[in-house]
Parts: sequence; C-alpha cells; structure tokens
Amino acid sequence: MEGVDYLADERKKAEFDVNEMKIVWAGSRHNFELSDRISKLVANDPGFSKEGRTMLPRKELFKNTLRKATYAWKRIIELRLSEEEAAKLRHFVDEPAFTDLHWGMFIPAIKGQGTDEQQKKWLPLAYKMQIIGCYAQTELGHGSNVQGLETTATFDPQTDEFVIHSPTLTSSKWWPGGLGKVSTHAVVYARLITNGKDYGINGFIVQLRSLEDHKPLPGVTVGDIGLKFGNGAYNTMDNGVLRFDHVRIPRDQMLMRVSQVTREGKYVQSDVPRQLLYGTMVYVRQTIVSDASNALSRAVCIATRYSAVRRQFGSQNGGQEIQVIDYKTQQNRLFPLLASAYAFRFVGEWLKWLYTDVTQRLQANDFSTLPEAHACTAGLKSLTTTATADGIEECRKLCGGHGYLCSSGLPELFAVYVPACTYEGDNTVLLLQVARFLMKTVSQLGSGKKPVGTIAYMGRIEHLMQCRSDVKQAKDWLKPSAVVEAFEARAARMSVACAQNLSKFDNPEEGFAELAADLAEAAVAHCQLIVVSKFIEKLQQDIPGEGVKQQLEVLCGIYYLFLLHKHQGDFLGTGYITSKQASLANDQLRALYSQLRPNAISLVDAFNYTDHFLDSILGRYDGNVYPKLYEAAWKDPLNQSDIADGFHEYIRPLLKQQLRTARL
Ligand SMILES: CC/C=C\C/C=C\C/C=C\C/C=C\CC/C=C/C(=O)SCCNC(=O)CCNC(=O)[C@H](O)C(C)(C)COP(=O)(O)OP(=O)(O)OC[C@H]1O[C@@H](n2cnc3c(N)ncnc32)[C@H](O)[C@@H]1OP(=O)(O)O
Ligand SMILES: Cc1cc2nc3c(=O)[nH]c(=O)nc-3n(C[C@H](O)[C@H](O)[C@H](O)COP(=O)(O)OP(=O)(O)OC[C@H]3O[C@@H](n4cnc5c(N)ncnc54)[C@H](O)[C@@H]3O)c2cc1C
Repeated sequence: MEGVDYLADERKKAEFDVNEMKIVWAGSRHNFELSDRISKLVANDPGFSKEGRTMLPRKELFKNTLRKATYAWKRIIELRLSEEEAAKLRHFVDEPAFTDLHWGMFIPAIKGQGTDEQQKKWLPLAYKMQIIGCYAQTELGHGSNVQGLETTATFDPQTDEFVIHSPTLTSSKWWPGGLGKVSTHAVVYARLITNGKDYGINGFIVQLRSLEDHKPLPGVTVGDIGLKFGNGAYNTMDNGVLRFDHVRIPRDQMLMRVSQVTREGKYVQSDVPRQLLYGTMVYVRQTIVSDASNALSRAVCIATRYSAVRRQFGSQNGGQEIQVIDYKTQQNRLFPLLASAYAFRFVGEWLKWLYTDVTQRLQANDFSTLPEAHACTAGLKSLTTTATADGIEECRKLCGGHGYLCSSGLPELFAVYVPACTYEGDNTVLLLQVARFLMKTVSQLGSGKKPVGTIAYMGRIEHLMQCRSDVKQAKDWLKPSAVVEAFEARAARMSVACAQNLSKFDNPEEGFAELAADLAEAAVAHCQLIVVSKFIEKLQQDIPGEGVKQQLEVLCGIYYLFLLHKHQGDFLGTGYITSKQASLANDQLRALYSQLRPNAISLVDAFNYTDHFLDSILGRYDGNVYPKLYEAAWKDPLNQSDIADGFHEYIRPLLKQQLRTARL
C-alpha cells in the first residue's frame, strides 16, 4: 500500500535524536542543509531519472550520460550554483561521467602543477567548460610504475615546442576517464627529454580534439577501450586509449611548477620536491576516502532496511516469522559494516583536514608533512576502498536472492565501486608505500628524530614493545585507552618485526620484495589504528543531541572490537592480549550488537538518502518491498509480451521435435 510506512515501528524504537545524527553524519549543519536541498532538487527533476538505465545498450547508455551531464551543467548555470553546490549536484546525479575527471583531476592537476601564469590561462576556460579535460597518465604497459611510463615529450629548441610521441604500443595511454569520446584536452604525463637527456616524468597540457568539429587533431589517435565490468555501471564513462605521432605543443604547455625548460632547452628544477608531480593523486586519494563512506553507507542502508522487512523461520501458531535482522549472524555481518560507514566518515573528515593542512604548508614552502600525507592518503585509500567493495558485496549477500536483482541497487553499486580498489593506485601497491614509510620511521627511531602525527606512537616504542593488556572483564574493552594501546602495540610490534626481518637481508630492496606480504599486513595494522583513533577522537568532541553520542560510542566499539576479533591472530601473535582477553572482546561485541539493534533503522535514516539516490527497491524508505518488486518485474522488456521473441524460431521447433519423438 502506498503511503504506509512499513518501518514505522522500527523508527519508533530509536533511542536518539535522528535529526541531530544527520548533522553529525553530514559534518555540519551547513553540509546537511546543502546535501538535503540538492539531493531533493535532483530527485524531483525528471531530467535526472534513473529509470531503465541498466537495460540500455552501451551507445544509448553513453549518450544518455552525455545528456544528463550536459543537463546538469545547464541547471548549474541556470540556478547559479556555487562550486560546492555544483559538486553536490553532480554527486547526487549519481552517474560516472567525463565531468568527474574534468573537475576531479584535470583542473586539480593544472592548479597543483601549473604556474600562476598557466593557471590564469587555462583555468577560466576549464571552469566555463569551454575546454573539457582528462588526466592521461596510465599506459597500456604501465600503471602502478609511474617512473616506467614511456610516452616522450622531447624539446625542440628550433621551434620552441615539445614533440609528444608514443614510441611503442605499450606506451599508448590506456584507461583515462573522459578521454575516449569527450575530452578536448588532457594533462598528459610523459618523459621530458631535452638536450638528449631524459629528466623523468612531467605533466603537459595537450589538445586532442578540434574545438570546432571535435575531430582528433593531426597525429592524435583516440578512442574508447571497450566494455567494462557490469551492466551499465562504469560503462557510462568513456575510458580511453590515446596515441601520439609526433604531436607538437608550445613549450609553455609543460606544467612548470615543479620544473621548467627554458627557451634554450635548459632543464631547471624548482626548490619544491619532485613528488609534487604526484600531488593530484594525493588529492584524489583523499576524496576517494571521503567517498568510501558514501558508497558503504548506501549499501548498508539498503541491507539494513531490507533485513528489517525480510522475515524467515520461527513463526508459531501462524504468527509472523522472525525479522532476519534479529539473527545474530546477520548482525555480525551487518553491524560492523554500519559501524565502518561511520568510521570512514570521520576518518575522511580528518583526512580532508590533513590535506588542507599540507596544502597550506606547501604554499609556504614547508614540505615536512608531505611524506605523512602521502602515506595516510595512500594507506587509507587502500583500507577504505577494500573494505567498502567487500562490504557492498556482503550487503548483497545479506539481502539473499533479491540482492542479486538489479532493482536492489546493489549489483550496480558494486560494479561502479569495485574499480576504486585499482584506480588511483592498486591497493596492494599503496599499502607497500605505507610500509616503506613505516620502515623508514622505525629505522630512524634511534636517531633522535621524534615521530609526529599519525606515527607519534612509534616514539613510545619501548613501552609498546613490552606492555600487556590489563583488560579483566568484557566492559574494560570499552575504555578508549585500553583500545588505543592495543591497536598501537599491535601496529608497532608488526612494524618492528618486519624491520628486524629486513635487517637480515644484505640488499634491503631484495628483503622488501621477499617480505612484501608481511609488510602489507603491518601497513593495514597501522591504517586501522588511524581509523580507530580518529573515531575515538571524534567522540571526545562535544556532540549535541539526545543519545547521539551514546550511539556513536556503540558504533565505535563495534568497529574496533570487530577488527580485534577478525585480526585476533595479530593481537595474540604479537603477545599484547591473551586468548581470554580476546574472548572477552567478543562477549562485549555481542553485547554492543544488542544495544545497536533497536537503533539500526534510524542510524541508516541518518544518512538522509532519498529513494532516488538509493535507487533500490529493497532499500525504500517506506519498506514497501514486495509489491514494488512484483511491479518492477513486469517492467522488464522480456515481459512486454507473453510469447517470447524467438519462440517461433527456437522453442516451438524444439517442442514439435519432442512431440514427434514422443509419438515414435
Ligand atoms: C576524479 C575524482 C573525482 C571525484 C572523486 C570523488 C570520488 C571518487 C570517485 C570516483 C573517482 C573517479 C575516477 C577515478 C579516476 C582514476 C584516475 C587514476 O587512476 S589516475 C592514475 C593513478 N595512478 C596511480 O595511482 C599510480 C600508482 N603509482 C604511484 O602512485 C607511484 O608511482 C608509486 C607511489 C607506486 C611510486 O613508487 P616508487 O617508484 O617507489 O616511487 P617513486 O620513485 O616514484 O617515488 C619515490 C619517493 O616519492 C614518494 N612518493 C610517491 N608517491 C608520492 C605522492 N603521491 N606524494 C608524495 N610522495 C610520494 C615515495 O614515497 C618515495 O619517497 P621516499 O624517497 O621513500 O621518501
Ligand atoms: C575504472 C578505472 C578508471 C581509471 N581512470 C584512470 C584515469 O582517469 N587516468 C589514468 O591515468 N589512469 C586511470 N586508471 C588506471 C589506474 O590508475 C591503474 O589501473 C592503476 O594505477 C593500477 O595500475 P595497473 O593497471 O598498472 O596495475 P598493475 O600494477 O599491473 O597491477 C597488477 C597486479 O600486480 C600487483 N603489483 C604491481 N606492482 C606491484 C609491486 N610493486 N609489488 C607487489 N605487487 C604489485 C598489483 O597488486 C596487482 O595485483 C583507471 C583504472 C580503472 C580501472
């Protein structure tokens, strides 16, 4: 029945102020009001309808995305939206498009690596979308190993130009989003060669297509790389292939903040670190961490609402069956994901702060926090995207068979999200960057250099190597100090064990390669410590609203106790806890599930998602799942007629043949 709230009883059980939690989730009242207003604006505009998009063939799907992205731009101009509002609108339109890369990477690359003059020339064009850009770094043969890229940019002093060239098949640019069919320009990463010397990778602004008729310019071969995972999903994006045959660009299209080439062809290195060339990746990794909580919370919202609607077993005397959310196994799979969504939200907020801080420092020529910012963005990107992709898939399974239907919203969400484990740095490769940072930190411990920020705990290494947990009863695991020390001791001990093993190798690089799996695990332990610490720090803030802080405490407890349970081997193996203390942690975890249960629906309501954004029958706000599933089935093109296309060609002859055989 329309208008009935099937989850109303669940909502009545809430022990906290949902409206205040909405503000905590959004980060501030301003953010809440912004998201609320823009998400409703998008939901109520038929131009942004999602109807039938998973059914469209690729060409129509892509054209539909072009229409939506252009319509979004039209609305942004008509409504005179600010940059912040426009970004929110693109977010709620909820369809990967070339504009993500234009705003998310092309513009930031010019801002971060261009000189003031270059920014003045290119940014106004990009802001008005008079040019459309992408980020062309990865090649067919090289993605993770950026130093191994093969595209060349050779300076020609005769004409004051760079010649951009793809010398081999493997040097073809491969993957850049927005490149395949849309971008007029790209920031291309190529080996800078001048006076016969190779100075390594640098960024160059290269025009690819005519601004008149959109044809590829002479010397440019460009196209789409083909269908990707999932139906619909990321296929709205034109990930592209690009080759250059001696394409000439003016010298001043080399992005020159980090290094320059003079009119005479002399290479000049600025006094900023070369790693700033990788700055766009640091920026995007930070945004990906913030985005992880969006994707995970969305899946969790669907699975939680459906778990309250779905009933299986246990009816007595014709009464109702049990809601599947009441099974402890369901809670043990679902509630840690709900807690993770909140944990990633808060660590994302903190990472944004860290990124802003490092950016301000860089502007003042203070490069001291760059290695930590790189390690944090790389590590947290890896941790949160892995957990989110796995979490979305778990939510699909939590919804049983119906989760496998596209109308649950979960298959598409997974297919769109899962490449986040690969793009902006393969998650294992990124963990190994964190491990390098940790090994460097451990090796410098005796040098008098005091570890600060997220590795400050290493400064207490002597204590952390020998301390033991003092937990005696289950509720002791609720003490923040007991938890932080447990995660610090585990991370420190795993890093130190790796460093000790590394020291047994004559060649450190050989040792690093041999011990890579252990190093990646040490990196995970360090990153989990960051997430746990930031959640606990968040709870030390003043959090208004009846019962809000208490609910966050429950979620925080579930987050760290679930990790402790899952990684028990680390905590026991490093000798910080006993098996009895591990078992007490599990008892406490179960108790927290019971505390969370009555609040589960309201905790996902606090995400404030519209039904349009969720795009899921199972996750509907009103819980009216079955009639809507039934209705949706009849909309499938297969059900447009009772007799299937192909009946006369295939089924009928088959039946006839069987009839003949039966008569024989
Ligand atoms: C577009 C987004 C819009 C909105 C976002 C919102 C939500 C997100 C949703 C969707 C996202 C949409 C689309 C995604 C688009 C995807 C784009 C891409 O994938 S672009 C390509 C990204 N490529 C990579 O990430 C490649 C991964 N490889 C690397 O980063 C590096 O090469 C690697 C770190 C692996 C290098 O290793 P190595 O060869 O060992 O190091 P190198 O010699 O190069 O460096 C030595 C030195 O530098 C330090 N360092 C490395 N990287 C950085 C860095 N980024 N910043 C600072 N410092 C760095 C390294 O630690 C080492 O330091 P030391 O000498 O040891 O001190
Ligand atoms: C949807 C999508 C969008 C993308 N968008 C863009 C874009 O806009 N612009 C752009 O330039 N690029 C883009 N990319 C490319 C992306 O950045 C790369 O695919 C990514 O950096 C991984 O590199 P790779 O493909 O070379 O993986 P590989 O490095 O080949 O990884 C293959 C395997 O090898 C392992 N491996 C590699 N090196 C090591 C090592 N040192 N130690 C241990 N294991 C290792 C990895 O863990 C992985 O298991 C996109 C990719 C995808 C999937």
